[in-house]
Amino acid sequence: MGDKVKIQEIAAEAGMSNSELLNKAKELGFNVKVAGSSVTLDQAAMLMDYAMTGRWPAGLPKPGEKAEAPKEEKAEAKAPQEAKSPEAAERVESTESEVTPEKSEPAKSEEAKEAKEAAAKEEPAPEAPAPKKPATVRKGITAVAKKSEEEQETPQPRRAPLRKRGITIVKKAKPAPSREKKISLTDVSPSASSRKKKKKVPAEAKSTGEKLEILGERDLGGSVELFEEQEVVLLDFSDKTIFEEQQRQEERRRAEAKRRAAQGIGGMPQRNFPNRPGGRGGRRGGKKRRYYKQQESTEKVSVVRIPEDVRVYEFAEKVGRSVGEVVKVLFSLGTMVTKNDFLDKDSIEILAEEFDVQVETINPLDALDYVAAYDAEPNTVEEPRPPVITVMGHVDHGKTSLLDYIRSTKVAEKEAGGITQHVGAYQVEKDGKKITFIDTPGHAAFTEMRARGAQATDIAVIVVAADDGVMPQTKESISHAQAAGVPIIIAITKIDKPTANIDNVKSQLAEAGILPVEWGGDYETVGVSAVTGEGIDDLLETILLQAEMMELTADPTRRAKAIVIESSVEKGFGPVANVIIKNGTLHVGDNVIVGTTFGRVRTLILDDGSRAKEIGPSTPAGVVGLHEVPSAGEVMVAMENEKEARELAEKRKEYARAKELSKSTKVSIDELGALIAEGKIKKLPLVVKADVQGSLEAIKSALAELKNEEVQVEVIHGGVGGITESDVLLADASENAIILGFNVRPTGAVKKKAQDLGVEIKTYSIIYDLIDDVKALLSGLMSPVITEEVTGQAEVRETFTVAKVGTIAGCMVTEGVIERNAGARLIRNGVVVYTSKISSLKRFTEDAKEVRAGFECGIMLENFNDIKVGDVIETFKEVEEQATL
Ligand SMILES: Nc1nc2c(ncn2[C@@H]2O[C@H](COP(=O)(O)OP(=O)(O)OP(=O)(O)O)[C@@H](O)[C@H]2O)c(=O)[nH]1
Repeated sequence: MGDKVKIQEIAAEAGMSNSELLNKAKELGFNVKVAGSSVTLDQAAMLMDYAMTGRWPAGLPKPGEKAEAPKEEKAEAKAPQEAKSPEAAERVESTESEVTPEKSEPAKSEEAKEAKEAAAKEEPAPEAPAPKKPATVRKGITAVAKKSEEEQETPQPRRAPLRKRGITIVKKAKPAPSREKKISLTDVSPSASSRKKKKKVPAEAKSTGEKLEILGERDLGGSVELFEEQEVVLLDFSDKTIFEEQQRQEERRRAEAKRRAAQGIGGMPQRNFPNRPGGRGGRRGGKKRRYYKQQESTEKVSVVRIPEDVRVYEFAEKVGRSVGEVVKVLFSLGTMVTKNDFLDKDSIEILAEEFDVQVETINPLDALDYVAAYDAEPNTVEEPRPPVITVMGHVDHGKTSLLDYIRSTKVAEKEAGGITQHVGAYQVEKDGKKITFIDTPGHAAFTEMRARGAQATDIAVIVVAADDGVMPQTKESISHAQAAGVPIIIAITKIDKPTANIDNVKSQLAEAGILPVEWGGDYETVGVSAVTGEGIDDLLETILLQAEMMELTADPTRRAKAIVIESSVEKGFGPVANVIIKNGTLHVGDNVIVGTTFGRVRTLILDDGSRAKEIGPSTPAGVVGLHEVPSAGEVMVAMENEKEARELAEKRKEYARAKELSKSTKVSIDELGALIAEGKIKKLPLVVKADVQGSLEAIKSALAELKNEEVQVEVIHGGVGGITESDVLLADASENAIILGFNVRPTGAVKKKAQDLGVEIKTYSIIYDLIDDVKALLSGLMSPVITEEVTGQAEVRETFTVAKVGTIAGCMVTEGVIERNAGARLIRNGVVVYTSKISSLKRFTEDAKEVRAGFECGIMLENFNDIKVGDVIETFKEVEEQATL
């Protein structure tokens, strides 16, 4: 179907005469008569191989002989060639780990498949790796298969694991009109093959030796890196940080390009220029070429797989465009980007359309997603675990009282004397069964945290005060729980109050879509009092019942996975993450990763202040031993060893940092306009320090809302922990920055430093005081509101025109005072005709400073002479008023 190559083309490629090649073709039994006769791509590949090596193509039955695996010695015979150049050596190494059977599949002819199958029969499930081109593929496979047989090689991994390790580009070069089945060697990024390292890929490494054998079968000269399907694997996260790796890739690409240019292979390395035919533009010089089918060659587009977070220059490189072109397209659409900026999804889509390439985005963080990796491993046992509860509800509806009551009953039962440690959650026991309660901060500014709380939560208890009913935050809490797919139990609180009206609460709940069970709905409601303790046992029982229905289980035998509910820096401990174990068991000594930080568990503090050696599912604890303070909502996972945890955390951190940096440089044109006019834009730079992550987030989100068009709050740094000298230095470096501390205070030395540098530090213990102060500060920064106050009025009785001076109006002051230089409006028939100011005010012939009501005067208006008798001159002054938010 058009996949034909003429004998003469192959001859030229092989550096042979047409007749020589024709004979070879005939020897192989191909139906060819003249140099213009065509053969299929598979045949071409075989022919080329045969012509160059004299070896009978594997899989092609010799006359009177069955398809057989090639001889072992072939591998050796070719071996020296592999070492031709360091690049080649590198490619060998790299290809070992990335060649997969799938890649070779499309290029195989029927015979090749048969050969493979024949070889495969010798070993069960031999997902034998294969190189890129049919001729060698066949040999490679058989060689591997033979070896496998001897060494009981385990099945080779398929391509899937490779994906995890980086980015894959499938380039489908635009076909040339007549050569659409051929791809120039140089269409494939030459550095591609060298981008992979076999290191750290144990599953694949197993096959190393065998794969070398395959390569031993191949002529590496100029064609080794040509992948079947032109697969190029980039960015190996398992080895280095993506950024370093990208740099290296770029260097390799350049080096390879140079080498190729020097060798005259295939001309300049083309990247995937969509409009350029992937033809055989290069010289052949006797170099052996490989013919193969490109599986989806009918597709005219290029499919480029790129990370979701791709930078402009990376994108440009991957689609074969210049950075300038990419920037230009985006600029024309109103987005200013620099070369290092990350592109968002929309931009990628637009660019792909513009450049006529198909782009598939993949998330590079997938490779760093330790949580997904953990979740991918199945539990081996499932044991029941206690439910984790979050109490939510409207302000003052009794969340804290309820939690305190439950906690205090438990403490009493334990007859504990020690100080209860705040670990963000606590466990109680009811009828021998445990329940974990998360201490949610009960304030509106913590809405965000509540939403997160629901994620760590199995069941949400939503409190509604019996004397107040369903309020806005009640509904908000319901939405959070529902959004998180968490079952809801309603605790109707304060039932001891005389004003309590439980039925009223229930009907309001029903209106809000929460129909109580006793009314035929799905929601359990329990009346409770944190004063008398009434209903509390009922509530706990209801929780346990709900939990039972949910069949909550975990595998305590696994490595731990925990959710950070809050974190802080504690004296004597350093960073402490308060977590609840979701699965597995966390032990002292475990190496953990959490977000972008890591550490070794030094101490596990339980909710009663005692220490534990290990904690199981649903247990809350303070984890000591992390290097930094993680954010609430992040997931902690125990890793195999310290190295693994550290490397992963570092990569994630680097990635997050680079992304953050990039974001900050992105400006849209609209914003740019604003920035240009910005001489006037006022910012209030703040350094915010708080005792716990939760408060910090709450403050930050409250501050983010405090802006209008004129003034912006800019938290230049927000952190958990005390106010330090570096905070002071940071504030000092930014104009007008101040430091706000929440439940933290500066030490003497820091205070002094701040005084010396003139940096203001304000500390608070109530969030709303802090917010109010910031509001006041912002108001101070806002432009004053200017209002006008009318100061006087005068009627024009006569007019005099004085040459070279202008018109003087003879007036009678009717109201207030007319002052010289005051702002003035000329009003005619009730309409303001002109607004300027009094340029001259005279009493008789004398200049006057002011003329009061009842007196006559001469008035001249600045730049205005068309004054008529009967006009009114009104004077005014501007009054500045401080604006408030
Ligand atoms: N009579 C009575 N008063 C209660 C009960 N529960 C709470 N209160 C009172 O209601 C008020 C608010 O209770 P909190 O527990 O602080 O309410 P909250 O929902 O935690 O409030 P925030 O933390 O501000 O959101 C306090 O004055 C409590 O004493 C109850 O069951 N009965």
